[in-house]
Amino acid sequence: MLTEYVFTLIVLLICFYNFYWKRRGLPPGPIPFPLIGNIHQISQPQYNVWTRKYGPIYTYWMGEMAIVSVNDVAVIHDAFVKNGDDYAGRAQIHELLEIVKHGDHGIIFSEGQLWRGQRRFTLQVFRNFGFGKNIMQEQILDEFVDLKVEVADAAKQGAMVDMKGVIDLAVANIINNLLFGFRYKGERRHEFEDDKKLIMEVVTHFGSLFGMIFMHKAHIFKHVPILSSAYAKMVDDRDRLKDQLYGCHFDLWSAGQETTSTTLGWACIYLIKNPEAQQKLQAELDHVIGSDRLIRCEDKPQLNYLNAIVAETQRLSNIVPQNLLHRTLADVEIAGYKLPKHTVITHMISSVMYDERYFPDPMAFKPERFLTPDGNYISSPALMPFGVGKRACLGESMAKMELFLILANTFNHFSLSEDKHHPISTFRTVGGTVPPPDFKCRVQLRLEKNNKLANTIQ
Ligand code: HEM
Repeated sequence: MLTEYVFTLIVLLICFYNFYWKRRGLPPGPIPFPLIGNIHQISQPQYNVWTRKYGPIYTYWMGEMAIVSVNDVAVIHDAFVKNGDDYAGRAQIHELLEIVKHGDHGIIFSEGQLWRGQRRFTLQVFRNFGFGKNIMQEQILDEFVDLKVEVADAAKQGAMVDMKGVIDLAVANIINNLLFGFRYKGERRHEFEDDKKLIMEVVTHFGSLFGMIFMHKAHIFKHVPILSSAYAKMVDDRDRLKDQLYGCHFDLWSAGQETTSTTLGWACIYLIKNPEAQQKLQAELDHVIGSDRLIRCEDKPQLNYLNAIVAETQRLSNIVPQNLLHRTLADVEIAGYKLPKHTVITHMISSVMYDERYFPDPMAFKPERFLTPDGNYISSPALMPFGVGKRACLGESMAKMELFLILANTFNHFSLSEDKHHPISTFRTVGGTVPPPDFKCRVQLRLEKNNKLANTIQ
């Protein structure tokens, strides 16, 4: 009898703590399960469901960690931009970072002086290497010329082209050259496959179910059957990675390569699946550029439709399903809630970019939504693929330059289409990011008839 009372009391106490006590003062949100929180529900579409249900701000739980999600452009701006310093911390996930990358060094997961110093230093080095200057543009265009040769050769032989793979290598060469001073060419090409595979495995750990479980209390969970082998795999990946890339370099390589290449992969898929958009783009290129010369950043203001395609690709591909987690560095007031210092919080950019209040018919590819009636490119405050505020993407200008130059030049030279025997999937495999499915496509040389292409491939 006594045992039953004690058992009932314990259950009641757990319920009281889990369903009421730990949630008090936080914005409402889905009911968390003890220990796992809402891990079993977390997915990009679910964030939108929660946004519709709870509005601009809600709380969900990753295990025992409460995360406040902000989903409204005005609220995001007021908090993360206007009061940026208060929101510039990072969620403390030391246990997972220790397993995955030997701690929270680097830029992405550090805080305070360490973060500020590394971010400032990296931006300074990037500037010296030509961020926003011609050197960076030349490096990207050099990569494009190599890409062009490879794609044109394959197309001339009538082969299907692995555009995703070709772009992946080009983007890797750009960042690798910047960080380590070499490109994956000739004998070093095979290193790319190994580096990329390993980095992708490590990045995937962050968004995986096991990653969420190990964020806290990994020292306990690592002994649980099944979880223990996932733990061993993460540690093994980390130790192999350690020999190749450290902290800051890992952050820049992984954040800079995968995201940009993934976005470009989706752009190709969207333009293949929407041939009328591809034709409109090429009509604009023919009208504004009208030759096979390399398209440069100076051409950007004239290429409105292309700018709209880049924007719409970034919105629809929505490649960061759960934005990196911030934490408040002071007591704050947001959307009517008083949150204490050290609350884990993020602006859920993926919800904003799929929110029909900002983008009607959000799952459709419509570059026109970024054009004024007279055809000029117009951005939207709700387009925030790089995040906003103090912790916004450090590589935004580099990424934008890559997206513009590679897409402009690729679609000036080539038309891409689907082979009916090799249908291209648009399935979204959601992990840390959302890489497009592998695909091969038909490539037609657009400028070949004038024999102009051959002149530039040198
Ligand atoms: C299309 C390409 C890219 C996308 C969509 C993207 C997106 C993002 C997002 C959403 C964040 C988190 C913002 C936040 O915490 O609120 C971020 C952070 C970051 N990104 Fe990017 N990124 C891209 C390319 C790049 C490139 C090319 C680099 C560097 C070469 C880079 C380096 C970083 C770094 C270092 C951070 C962490 C910044 C910090 O914590 O202070 N990213 N990025």
